[in-house]
Amino acid sequence: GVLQGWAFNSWKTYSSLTGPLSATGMVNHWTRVFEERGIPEARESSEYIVAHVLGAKTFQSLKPALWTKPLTPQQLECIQELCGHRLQRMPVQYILGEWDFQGLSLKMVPPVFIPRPETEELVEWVLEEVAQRPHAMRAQDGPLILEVGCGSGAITLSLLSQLPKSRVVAVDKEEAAVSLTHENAQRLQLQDRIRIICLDITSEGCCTHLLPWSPMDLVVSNPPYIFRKDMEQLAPEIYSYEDLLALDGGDEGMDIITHILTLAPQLLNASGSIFLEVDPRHPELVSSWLQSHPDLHLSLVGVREDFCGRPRFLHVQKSAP
Ligand SMILES: C[S@@+](CC[C@H](N)C(=O)[O-])C[C@H]1O[C@@H](n2cnc3c(N)ncnc32)[C@H](O)[C@@H]1O
Repeated sequence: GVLQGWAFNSWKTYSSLTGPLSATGMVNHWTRVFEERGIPEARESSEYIVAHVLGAKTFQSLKPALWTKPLTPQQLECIQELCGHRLQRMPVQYILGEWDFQGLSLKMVPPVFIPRPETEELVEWVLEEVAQRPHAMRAQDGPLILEVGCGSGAITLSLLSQLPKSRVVAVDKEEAAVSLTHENAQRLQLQDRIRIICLDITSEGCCTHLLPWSPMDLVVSNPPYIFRKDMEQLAPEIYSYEDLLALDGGDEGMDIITHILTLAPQLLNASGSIFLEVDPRHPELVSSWLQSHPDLHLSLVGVREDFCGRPRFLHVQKSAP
């Protein structure tokens, strides 16, 4: 009965189409529907969904024979259901339930923040720093890293996988993020070098939870940094599905950034570093904030641009008092 229902629903949806209902036909059909309904990235969305239902990551990686092979009623129904979520503006990453970051396949669950491609550049900068300053990073033991706001575990797990001797303490204030990082660590067999803690770094006494692991070599974070007034311009995909507390950085996007900068000197080794992803307005704001807090003994030593040429990444270093 259920199967007949599926077939009937698909038949109703696709009855206006002629010829066999193939993967290519479905991609073209749903691209058109998405375009008509103003869904962003219409073709990419339909290609990802059709490929996923056929067991592949991308449409291009499907065997060419599958592009034209008629789809089964179950496959048609599944495509219809997933495309229905996209029509509701659900991000493709949540629809598929997984997404790649730095070559790692991570499970994605709403509302935990979906890792963005520019954050891969932050990871690459940290890896360069570790390679260039091995003496400052416990060459023998590998660096000890703190990630603030681990989300799905994207940054932490890519650092662990590319730095085989490293260890990471990953904290997030959201239980859902902590449990997704746990799950992704298990999936990738990286659970032995990670300590995941549910902790709000703005809470009183949070430092005492982290001191047992100090001194750390690095602090890395892609914190909530969006200016409050910019929050209402977020796309419906973000606004309706992702945890807004993962994005909202307060009036000038600095609320969590300043907490990290206040906390880090107590946890870092004498020349330890902080790497942050920020808004393009932040390099200047952070620089002047640091100048007005000389007691922290932190200096902004580097700013990097993202692939769009916007200054988005900061390297802040601790110096001797
Ligand atoms: C922009 S997301 C980044 C997630 C992940 N690192 C990534 O790049 O995909 C920010 C993360 O910080 C966490 N967060 C926000 N405020 C926090 C706080 N006060 N203490 C700890 N974590 C916090 C959020 O729950 C969210 O997972």
